[in-house]
Amino acid sequence: MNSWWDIQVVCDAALEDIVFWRFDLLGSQGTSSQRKGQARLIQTYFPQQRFELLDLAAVALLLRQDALCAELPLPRVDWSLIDDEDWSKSWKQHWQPQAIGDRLLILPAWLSPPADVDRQILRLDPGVAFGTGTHATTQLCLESLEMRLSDPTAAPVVADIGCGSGILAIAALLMGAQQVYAVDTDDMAVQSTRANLELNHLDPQRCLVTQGTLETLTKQLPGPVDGILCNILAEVILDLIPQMSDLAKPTSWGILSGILLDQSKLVADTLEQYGWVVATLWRRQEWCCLNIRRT
Ligand SMILES: C[S@@+](CC[C@H](N)C(=O)[O-])C[C@H]1O[C@@H](n2cnc3c(N)ncnc32)[C@H](O)[C@@H]1O
Repeated sequence: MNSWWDIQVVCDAALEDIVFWRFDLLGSQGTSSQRKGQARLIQTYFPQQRFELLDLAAVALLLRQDALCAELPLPRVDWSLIDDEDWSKSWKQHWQPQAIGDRLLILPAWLSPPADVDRQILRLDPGVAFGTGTHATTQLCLESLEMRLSDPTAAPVVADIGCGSGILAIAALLMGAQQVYAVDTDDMAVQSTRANLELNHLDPQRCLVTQGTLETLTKQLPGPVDGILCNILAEVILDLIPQMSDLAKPTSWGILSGILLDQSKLVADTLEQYGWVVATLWRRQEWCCLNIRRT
């Protein structure tokens, strides 16, 4: 059975944003916060197989340093291991349906659709893969995708690099993509994307999911794609940019996120070197999303 770290931070309300930011950076799928007297109790979960005790101790140390720098009281950071069953109960209590953009509603797999909903429902059970729609970078990608896919006759072929739970690939199909090719280096993400395609009653032939990275995709693709989705950290995107041209045609577009605002210039400059131009930059919290096209 898988186990999870249940991480709880009790801190001054003024430290809350920083705690959320630190957890986001670590790849948290969702962080909750509630009042605890005058303070805040912030809680998140991470799969045990990805985090050593030492990593958690380092995060606790960073949070204490953050508090010191901001001249705030030191936070109390506790963690404990819980098993899969307890995790899904706790997690499921926190995760609610979420409307994103004008067209989508992300619906946790275990909930019934709300009555009279006039949005396209994307059902999701992320398991341990990243991508519940609660993260700013996923939301920015989904909103950009909605704008990109506003023409119902376009029916583009799309590549999703780092598909996680499959949330972007599935959204692309629901909003009119003809075909998606998805890859992720993590086998759990591949399994999760396949399961979520089924959950949304989508033909698995419309989204081919493979374990690997951009290179794997390039070998597999019959030709260039119309659109590229890639929500991974900037460091990884910078490595992938040179090979992204192999997937592109003169009219291709891309939606890239997982980039911190202060990394956006470096990413934009690198894109320019490889024949891309940043058409728009959308931001949420400290994250940004670059909408790019070929020059
Ligand atoms: C931030 S998650 C994004 C998940 C989902 N696409 C979303 O937008 O919510 C990034 C995903 O990229 C995967 N990944 C990391 N490096 C990668 C690489 N070089 N090639 C392909 N996938 C990668 C991770 O395993 C993870 O599932």
